[in-house]
Amino acid sequence: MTALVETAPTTPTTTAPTAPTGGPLVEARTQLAEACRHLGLAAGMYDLLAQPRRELTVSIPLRRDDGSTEVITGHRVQHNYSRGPAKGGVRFSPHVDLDEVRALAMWMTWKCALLDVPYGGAKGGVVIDPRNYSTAELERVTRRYTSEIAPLIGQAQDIPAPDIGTDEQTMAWMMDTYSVSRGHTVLGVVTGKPLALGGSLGRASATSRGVVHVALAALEHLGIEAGRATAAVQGFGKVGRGTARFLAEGGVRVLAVSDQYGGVADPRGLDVPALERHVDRHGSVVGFATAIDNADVLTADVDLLVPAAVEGVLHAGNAGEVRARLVVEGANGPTTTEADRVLAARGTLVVPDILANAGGVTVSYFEWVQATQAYWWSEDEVEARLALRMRQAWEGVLTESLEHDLTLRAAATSLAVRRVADAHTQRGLYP
Ligand SMILES: NC(=O)C1=CN([C@@H]2O[C@H](COP(=O)(O)OP(=O)(O)OC[C@H]3O[C@@H](n4cnc5c(N)ncnc54)[C@H](OP(=O)(O)O)[C@@H]3O)[C@@H](O)[C@H]2O)C=CC1
Ligand SMILES: O=C(O)CCC(=O)C(=O)O
Repeated sequence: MTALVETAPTTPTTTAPTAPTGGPLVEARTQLAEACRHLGLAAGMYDLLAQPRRELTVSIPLRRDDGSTEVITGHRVQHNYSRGPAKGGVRFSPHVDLDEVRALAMWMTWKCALLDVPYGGAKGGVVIDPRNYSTAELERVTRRYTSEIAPLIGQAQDIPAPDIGTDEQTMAWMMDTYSVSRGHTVLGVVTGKPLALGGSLGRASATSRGVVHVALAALEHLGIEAGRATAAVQGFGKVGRGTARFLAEGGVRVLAVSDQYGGVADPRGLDVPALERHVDRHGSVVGFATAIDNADVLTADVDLLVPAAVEGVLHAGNAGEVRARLVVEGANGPTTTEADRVLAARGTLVVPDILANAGGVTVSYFEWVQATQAYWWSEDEVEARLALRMRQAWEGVLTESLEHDLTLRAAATSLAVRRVADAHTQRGLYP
């Protein structure tokens, strides 16, 4: 069964909510409501932006290697496309649910607007734990998911990319499946592809590089010298691993890291290249250094904390124990609204996801530009343009925050929401 749902606002939300809690979508709407209040936008604009414009839920029949059949659920949500094609990753995780995908799609809209890349926001999710499936099974799931969401995606409509549990191989299968259905190769339909299939130099490391550009700028703002700074990183996947590597290369001592299996710590600083070799051999950070609880990584005695795993890990129950002076959100939505308040009251600077992890979509945009023009840039060019965009975005958000006495999250969200609301107004779609 495939249900195509055009969601012009269906929930009767006539005014911005005040202080709801509970789950990423509620968090995302709370942030939007605060931005709308700050910007003095009408309730109608909140209602428009609080809902996805379009969403599709699909059933994916999978023939398993043992001959049995399983039916897997997938989603693709387009939150907004007022500024250009919808854009955002596809997540393969057993924890995917539709409200989470809706929140992630909304954050993509703000992220693209904040970095001024000409996209709206989207996200996809498939309810599957990739670790329990063979490569051949994952290929079948990816191809069928792509066929099912094909009515929504396209290089001018909606451009997927990797997220949790997916990678450049997933993108290669998506690109191939979509291209076969169109009868010709469409390089611009996904980003985060392998280099041999129109990927961009620098995309694989772009999110982590961007996190570290912003982290170093924020440390400087706080008067903390990188060479004297310490850090902890939660998550050692595509984002966390590169973040640890680039922080160490920037002189920051990484004292603790974790993945789903647990954490490791070394008060002298972890040897990150050796840790990476350990993970390549053993599939986890566990066993590399002294074991610590995953939860303790978040409250480690460091200057900088980078949550780079999943949503909601900093919450009312642990925010008061965070010792870092600076939190830079590598993950999307790692800090709940309540935790945000606690951290702000304690003077902890939080650099929000839509700024901190925007390096990924920025280089995805560069990849799409290159792929659609079939003209490739050097790695130096990609890195220089990424560094410039991240620096400019950081400075813009910091200035907005200082001028209006807003948290960095409120400042970033307000800047982004204003751009999207302006696009709607100027296109005449609203009021
Ligand atoms: N990839 C990208 O370009 C971008 C990703 N993001 C966001 O960054 C975050 C991470 O994504 P990405 O690195 O791509 O995903 P990956 O699947 O590559 O890595 C996720 C990592 O998080 C770890 N993890 C999962 N749950 C926990 C937990 N409860 N505690 C500690 N570690 C955990 C995983 O552990 P294990 O290794 O054991 O599985 C893995 O190391 C997500 O929020 C994503 O939306 C944001 C912007 C761009
Ligand atoms: O690269 C992209 O298009 C999107 C990456 C992503 O999913 C994200 O920034 O959360």
